Amino acid sequence: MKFWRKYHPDIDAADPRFKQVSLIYSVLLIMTAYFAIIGTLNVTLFHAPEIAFFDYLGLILALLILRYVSQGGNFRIASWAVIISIATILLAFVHLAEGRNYSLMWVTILPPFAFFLLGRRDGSWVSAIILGYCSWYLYQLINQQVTANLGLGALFNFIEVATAQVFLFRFYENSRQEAYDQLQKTAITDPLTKVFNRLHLDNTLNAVIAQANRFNQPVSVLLLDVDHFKAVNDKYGHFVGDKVLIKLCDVLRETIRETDSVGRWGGEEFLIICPNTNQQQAIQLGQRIIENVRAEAIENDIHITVSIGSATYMNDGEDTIDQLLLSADQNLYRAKHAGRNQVLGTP
Ligand SMILES: Nc1nc2c(ncn2[C@@H]2O[C@H](COP(=O)(O)OP(=O)(O)OP(=O)(O)O)[C@@H](O)[C@H]2O)c(=O)[nH]1
Repeated sequence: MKFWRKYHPDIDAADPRFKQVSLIYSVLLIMTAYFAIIGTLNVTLFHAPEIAFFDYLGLILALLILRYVSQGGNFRIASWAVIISIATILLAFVHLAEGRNYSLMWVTILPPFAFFLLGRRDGSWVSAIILGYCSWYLYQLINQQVTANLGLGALFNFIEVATAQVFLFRFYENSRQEAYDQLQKTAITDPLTKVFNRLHLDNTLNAVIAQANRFNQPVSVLLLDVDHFKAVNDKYGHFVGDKVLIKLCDVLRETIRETDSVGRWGGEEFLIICPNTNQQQAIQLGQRIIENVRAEAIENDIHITVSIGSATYMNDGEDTIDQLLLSADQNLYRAKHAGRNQVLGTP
């Protein structure tokens, strides 16, 4: 149980913001503990009150941002506030120490925070600006000969480490993002046909109906079933049957609009969700699908036909999603019994 969840009960583990929020709170807690401890050590043990001043400044900033997010503040603003606070404190430290006491090494902790909290694009340019500025500042210090240790060697090493950091974190963030996108795609895709799976169809239908209620628009669904598919399997084998389903989905994807969604409802049944589409338009789409499927030699001269049941949600206060799907199923049943290879809507 994460302690912050009591401030954000609406964000559960399935929410895409979950990790980011978790990270913001972790960073803020680490900042709070770190600045409190180091500030106290700087006052008591190291007798460096001028550096302790910045530690306590960091502590106050961390507590203020914590208060802001826990009271429902915007997470993107909070992320930026964390990065700006860390960058300001680091730069103040580097200036105060005039590049001495390994202060420049501390600047290299900025890129991981910037990439994790701001993402690949903003993380890249924020890191590049701060590290670029520090390289320029280090060059000034060398010119002023502040200490004998700060020579061109130090400058080149700093630039090399800074550049490697930005590139490595960018690379890491790219691969992480790609893996995440891939995972997201797999979670909503039917592995055989690559159209949406049933889980995603359920979510899409809920979202489309919510939108339709808001804008008072109709929504149509088409439930499609391959005719005599068992015979295809029996005659050509299951492997060819699979290929037929894959090719059928290509035809469906090419036939529907970009705003429509097609997914596998189960076995050889597919559901097409058409936002802002009335019954007449849905029947027209069904007829177009039937034509295109019939015209296409699906696999090695195998031709198939499909039957379709269509139903339309009208937002008249009586329909529910379950009733919509039930009507589509009943109309599909009627289409099968009326001789297959046709689309039927609610009479
Ligand atoms: N190859 C293959 N076959 C599948 C898949 N999913 C379901 N099937 C087959 O689809 C067939 C469906 O058969 P039935 O429900 O009897 O329907 P049908 O033969 O299409 O007849 P009608 O629907 O009445 O026109 C069964 O043989 C299932 O094994 C799949 O992923 N791949």
